[in-house]
Amino acid sequence: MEFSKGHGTENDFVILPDPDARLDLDAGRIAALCDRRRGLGADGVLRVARAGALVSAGTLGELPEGTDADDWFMDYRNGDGSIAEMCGNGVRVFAHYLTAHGFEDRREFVVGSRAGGKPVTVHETGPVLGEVTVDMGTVRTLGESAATIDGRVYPGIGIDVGNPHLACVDPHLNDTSLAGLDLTSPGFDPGFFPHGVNIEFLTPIAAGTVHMRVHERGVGETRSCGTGTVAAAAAALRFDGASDGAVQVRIPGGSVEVRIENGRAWLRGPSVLVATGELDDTWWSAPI
Ligand SMILES: N[C@@H](CCC[C@H](N)C(=O)O)C(=O)O
Repeated sequence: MEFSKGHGTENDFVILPDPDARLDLDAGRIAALCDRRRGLGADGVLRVARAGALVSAGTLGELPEGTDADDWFMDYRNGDGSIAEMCGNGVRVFAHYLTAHGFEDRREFVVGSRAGGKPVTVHETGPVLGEVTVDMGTVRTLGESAATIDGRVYPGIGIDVGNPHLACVDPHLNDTSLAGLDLTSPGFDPGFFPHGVNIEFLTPIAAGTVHMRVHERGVGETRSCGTGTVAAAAAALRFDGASDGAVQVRIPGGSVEVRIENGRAWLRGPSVLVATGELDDTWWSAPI
């Protein structure tokens, strides 16, 4: 069974080409595959399937808004095996993979996700390096909430980018003090976020740039989160009393550009394809 491995600003994924949606992606198998000791190791899995095939297989109840049956669908799974609606770094890596591996000839097309169809523009697509812009769609503010670390409260804004985020802008943080935070298990209000939440901690905007770290639902701390960078940019603009603008978001794994206009966001950044190989069928049928 073929796999590829790639990352977007070091948010890493195992990519499983499965156009006809034949694979059984149960949570235990995904968790084993993403385990950095038992399996290949990754923050998540991107299954490459036609949207229509996923509906026929019963994985999707219906085609999400803005997605046609023939569109390629990013069937995203978190490293713990849970399903998430959207993955911004994942869409960039997915679009790069499609064009670099001959699944897609066009440079502008729609990638299906559970949060709807996401139009992409592939600026560069080499065997290793890619550069992709994703139209992330609507950024919805959910209201004020807070995260806690070691009893300290970080006020933040709930933001829906297809998946849920709590973006905490702290004027006392700089890139050095941010690096010192313990993001092993930040607290949040489960009443506000009943399905869990991705939590971003960030500096205010200075010279058009914010520094951010993230704890992802279903994964733990990652070196980048694309939807999280969009939530962070929206929260940082709001902190400055603005709603539109372009923000460079620096994360431990690199840097991406987020543009927000009239409540809609675009995410531009790199993708790296690292390897292609074969998974052992015996291991995949019963991971040990
Ligand atoms: N890393 C992703 C987000 C993946 C999903 C997230 N962990 C969730 O459960 O919502 C990104 O780049 O956006």
